[in-house]
Amino acid sequence: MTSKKFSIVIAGGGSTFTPGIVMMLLEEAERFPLRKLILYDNDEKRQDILGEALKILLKERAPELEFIFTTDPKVAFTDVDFVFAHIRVGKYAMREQDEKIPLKYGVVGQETCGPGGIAYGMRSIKDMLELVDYMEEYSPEAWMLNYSNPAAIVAEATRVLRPDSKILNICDMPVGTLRRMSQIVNTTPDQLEVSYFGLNHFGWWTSVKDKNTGYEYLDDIKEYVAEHGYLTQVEVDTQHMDESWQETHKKAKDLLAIEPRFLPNTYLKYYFYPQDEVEHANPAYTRANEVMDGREKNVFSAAQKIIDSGTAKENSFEIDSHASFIVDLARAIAFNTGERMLLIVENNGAIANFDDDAMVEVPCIVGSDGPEPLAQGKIPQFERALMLQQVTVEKMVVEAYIEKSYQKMWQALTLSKIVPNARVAKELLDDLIEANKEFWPDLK
Ligand SMILES: NC(=O)c1ccc[n+]([C@@H]2O[C@H](COP(=O)([O-])OP(=O)(O)OC[C@H]3O[C@@H](n4cnc5c(N)ncnc54)[C@H](O)[C@@H]3O)[C@@H](O)[C@H]2O)c1
Ligand SMILES: O=P(O)(O)OC[C@H]1O[C@H](O[C@H]2[C@H](O)[C@@H](O)[C@@H](O)O[C@@H]2CO)[C@H](O)[C@@H](O)[C@@H]1O
Ligand SMILES: [Mn+2]
Repeated sequence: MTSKKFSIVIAGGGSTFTPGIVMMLLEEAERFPLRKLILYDNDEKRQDILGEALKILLKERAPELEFIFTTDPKVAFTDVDFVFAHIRVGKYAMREQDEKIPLKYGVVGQETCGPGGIAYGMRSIKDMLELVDYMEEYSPEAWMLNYSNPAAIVAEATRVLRPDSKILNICDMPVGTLRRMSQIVNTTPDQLEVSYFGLNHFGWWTSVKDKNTGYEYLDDIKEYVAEHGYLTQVEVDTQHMDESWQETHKKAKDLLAIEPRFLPNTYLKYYFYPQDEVEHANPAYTRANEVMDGREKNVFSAAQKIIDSGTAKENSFEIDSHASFIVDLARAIAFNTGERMLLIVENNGAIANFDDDAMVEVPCIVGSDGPEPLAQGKIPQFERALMLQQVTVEKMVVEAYIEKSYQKMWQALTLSKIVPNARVAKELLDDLIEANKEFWPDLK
C-alpha cells in the first residue's frame, strides 16, 4: 500500500462512464489511493444528477475521500495529479447527427469513423484544448489521461497545437478485444503480451504471446476468429450486449479474411465493408439511440434512485470494465511501473516505414516520464497505404480546424475510404456544417 494519495478530476463528469470509473477507483483504492475526486462538466444539470448520487455513495463507502462536483474550471483543475478526460462535445444528440446524416447519402454513419468521426473531431478540438489549458494553468504538474473521442483526431490536434503537454491518449477497444482473445485461449488478459500497429480504431495485432512461456497464440486465435469472429462463449463486455456490438465482434472473421496475417481491430469493418454497414443500418435508429435508450437511461435512472432513496446501499452503479486499465496507466505514471500498454503516440520510428509525425497506436512502456513506444518494425504495403490515407484524413481535419478551411474539410471527407466521391463529400459537408454550426469554426 503506497502512502501517497492522489487527486483526480474527471472532465466530463456527466459522462455515462463516470459512475463506472468511480466504482472502479473505489475497487482499486489499495493500488491507487485517492485523497480528492472532482467531477467537472460544462453541463451543470447533467452532472449534478451523477454528482449528487455519487456524493451519497462515497459518503457511505469512502467517507474520508474529498469529493466535489463543479462547473468552475479553477475549482476543478486546481491541486490535481491527474485529469481523466472523457468529454463528448455535443453529447448524444450530436452523436445521433454524426451517425444519421451520412446515412442520408448512403454512407456509413459511425461515432468515430468516416464522416461521423470527422464531424465529431472538428467539434472536439476547441474543447479539448480548453481542458489542456485549464490543466496547465491550475495544475502544471498534472497528466491528462484522455479517453475523449475521436481519439485519433484529438490526439493529432493536441500533437500539433499542444506538443509539449502531458497527455496520454487511450482507447479501450484493444483492451476489450484482448479480454476476448484471452477467453479464446483460456487464459487471462494479464498473461498476454501483444505486438500491435495502426492508428486509433484502425489497427492489427501481429503477435499475442503468453508472458511466461513465450508461446505465440496468434494462429490459435486466428483459427477461432475465422469461424466465430471475436464472439466468445461468455460475454466480456457489459457495454457490448446490444446486437449491433455482437454483430461487430462477429464481423472480425470477414476482416481476417482480407488480411489473414494479423488479427484485426473491429473498427476496420467500417472501412472494408461499408456497404454491409449501410445495408443493415436503420437510418431512424442508430447506435446513439441504442445508448440513449440503454446506458444513458440506465446510468441516470440508477443515479436518481440513489438520490430518491438517500442511500446507495440497495441501488448502486456497476463497476465498468470500460476503464479498468486507466488505473494501471495512472499508476505507471505515478510509480514509474514500466507497464506495457497500447497508447496513441507520435510514431517517431516505432513503425519504421511510416511517417514520424503520425499519431499511431502501438505498445508502449509507460513510466513517470510518459510512454516509450516499442519498435514494431516495418509494416506491409497494404496496411501502410490504408493507414497513410486514414492518417492524412485525420491530419487534414486538424488543418481545416486551424485554417478554418472549407476546402481542406472537403478534401478530408473526399479522402476518407468510407466516402464514395467528391460530390457526396461536398453534400455531406454542407449538411454537417448546418448541423454543427454551434460547434465548428466558420469554414471559409
Ligand atoms: N477512448 C475510448 O476507447 C473510449 C471508450 C468509451 C468512451 N469514450 C469517449 O468518452 C467520452 C464520454 O462518453 P459518454 O458516452 O459517457 O458521453 P456522455 O455524453 O454521456 O458524457 C460526456 C460528458 O462530457 C460533457 N462535456 C462536453 N463538452 C465538455 C466540455 N467542453 N467540458 C466539460 N464537459 C464537457 C457533457 O456535458 C457530458 O456530460 C466520449 O468522447 C466517448 O466517445 C472513449
Ligand atoms: O457504442 P458505445 O458508446 O457503447 O461504445 C463506443 C465505444 O466503444 C469502444 O469502447 C468500448 C470498449 O471497446 C469495450 O471493451 C468496453 O470497455 O466499453 C467501451 C465503451 O463502450 C471504443 O474503444 C470507444 O472509442 C467507443 O467510444
Ligand atoms: Mn476507442
